[in-house]
Amino acid sequence: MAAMNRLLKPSQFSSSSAIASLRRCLSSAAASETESRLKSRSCLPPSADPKGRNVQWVFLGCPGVGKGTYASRLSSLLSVPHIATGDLVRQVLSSHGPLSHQLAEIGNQGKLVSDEIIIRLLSKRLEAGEAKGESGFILDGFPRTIRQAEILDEVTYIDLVVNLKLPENVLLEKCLGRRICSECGKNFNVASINVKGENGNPDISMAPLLSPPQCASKLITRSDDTEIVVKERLRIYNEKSKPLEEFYRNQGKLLEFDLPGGIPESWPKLLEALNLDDREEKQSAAA
Ligand SMILES: Nc1ncnc2c1ncn2[C@@H]1O[C@H](COP(=O)(O)OP(=O)(O)O)[C@@H](O)[C@H]1O
Repeated sequence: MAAMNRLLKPSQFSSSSAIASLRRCLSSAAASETESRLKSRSCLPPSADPKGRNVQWVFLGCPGVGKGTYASRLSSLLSVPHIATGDLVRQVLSSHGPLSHQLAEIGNQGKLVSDEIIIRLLSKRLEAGEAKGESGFILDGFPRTIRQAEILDEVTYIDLVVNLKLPENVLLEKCLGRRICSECGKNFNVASINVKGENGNPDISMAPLLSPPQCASKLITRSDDTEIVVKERLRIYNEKSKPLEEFYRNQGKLLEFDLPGGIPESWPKLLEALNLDDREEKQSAAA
């Protein structure tokens, strides 16, 4: 804890209390191992239970790449919460509380919410999870800027960062085809994607991910999944979030993963890349 206090420089951030609450939520598991593991920089290939605790992973990737889909599947497999900051923002929006108006305006322009607000939302979510006995996490959508990554490093230890990748024209089609069930919250996709690979890259095909009949009449489109806003989100991703790849590559934590297609092709390959293929087999056998 003392080591983390030394690392924190609240003056660099508009609200030191937002960082303090994030630190409170995340302090327990990893504080003591932060410095030694940062020095060793030898985190790949990943372990599903580093030092006997639950994983603390981050998913990076452009809008529409499928961070939510794969992070959510892995969270079930590893019994850790999948925490998507975009979902936290959407919960605020649907609450119609005092913050929702401000966030709606930012979201509809494809812009990022301030670090202070996003860290407060994340802290609140972690606190609620802790009260329910959750430990470990797969973060999706956080960090999204170098400053957020620095704050995260100041308060806890991240074991692994998975960077999901797809060509930009596929991402646009995927975002425009995305549909969400307004009742159960599950994501589907009506796009049927067939994109020729360029510069020696393989072709990419993805079948639509259709909803079951009980969701069909309740499908909605995210208000930020319009062509103009998706293009702006991609631009902002490249400007603000892409530098995170180098940040985590330098820490030896980045696992790059080019999605070969839809879920049926990509999921087994992702498990293989994460050394988790035998874990899924064991769970399926036990089920
Ligand atoms: N870490 C973050 N920092 C700032 N804003 C965020 C963050 N996470 C989510 N948001 C806000 O929530 C919106 C939706 O996030 P998300 O569902 O992760 O979108 P995407 O599909 O673009 O990855 C973002 O466009 C942004 O306005």
